[in-house]
Amino acid sequence: MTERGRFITLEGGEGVGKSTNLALVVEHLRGHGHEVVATREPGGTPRAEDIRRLLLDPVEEEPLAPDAELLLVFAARAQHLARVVRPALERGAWVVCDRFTDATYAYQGGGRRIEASRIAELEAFTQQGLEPDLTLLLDMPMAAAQRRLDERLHGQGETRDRFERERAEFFEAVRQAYLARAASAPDRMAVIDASADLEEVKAELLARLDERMATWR
Ligand SMILES: Nc1ncnc2c1ncn2[C@@H]1O[C@H](COP(=O)(O)OP(=O)(O)OP(=O)(O)O)[C@@H](O)[C@H]1O
Ligand SMILES: Cc1cn([C@H]2C[C@H](O)[C@@H](COP(=O)(O)O)O2)c(=O)[nH]c1=O
Repeated sequence: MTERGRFITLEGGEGVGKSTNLALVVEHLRGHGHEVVATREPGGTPRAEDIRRLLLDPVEEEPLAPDAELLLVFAARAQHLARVVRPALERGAWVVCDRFTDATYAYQGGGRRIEASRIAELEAFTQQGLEPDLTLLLDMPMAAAQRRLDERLHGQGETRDRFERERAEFFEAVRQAYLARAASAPDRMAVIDASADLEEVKAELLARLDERMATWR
């Protein structure tokens, strides 16, 4: 019987370096000979990417209600799990995902103040016990991450999406909710100082990854 693949997630606030470092994790795992599926949430399938567009579009005439936002996040997740994540894990591939349910606890829980128990109900219904084997949480003060994000958006001529337009207090609440999650799940989540130089962040990230992989052998 094929051994189930591993499920690794990258988390953190806006502009902390998730996409940059996801590429590194993927390359590292491929170097170890694993089939790796790199994906993201919300999104990761054409339908789930449609939902992502709804979530990120800053339509000012009709603000999205927090409960609608939460349900859309889980609708996208259900589709992504059914079409991409579960099939990959079952055939033995490793899945590396840019954000997952810790983001829901951070953004919808911390940022929008939805009760964690309500998020947990949807999590149980949607995931049926599936959770990441390892979560790498990139953490840094939000003001510095915002500067990085601004530089990237400016460089690429992009505008801010619906979440990126939030206030500083929202991002601080998101950060604190992430750190609280990490403190409550130290066996699964590793906190990485993302404010360091990229080379240092990469070294720390790979050290944590290798440390955890050694326990899976
Ligand atoms: N350690 C670092 N030091 C300096 N700049 C960095 C570092 N890590 C990433 N960057 C730069 O910061 C910007 C944001 O990084 P990136 O897009 O990877 O963040 P992200 O967390 O994926 O953002 P988003 O929240 O939009 O998904 C990019 O321009 C990237 O090159
Ligand atoms: C999975 C997930 C994501 N979000 C938010 C967080 C981000 O602002 C966007 C995704 O864009 P990015 O390119 O990854 O920064 O979606 C959320 O609010 N809840 C979630 O569960």
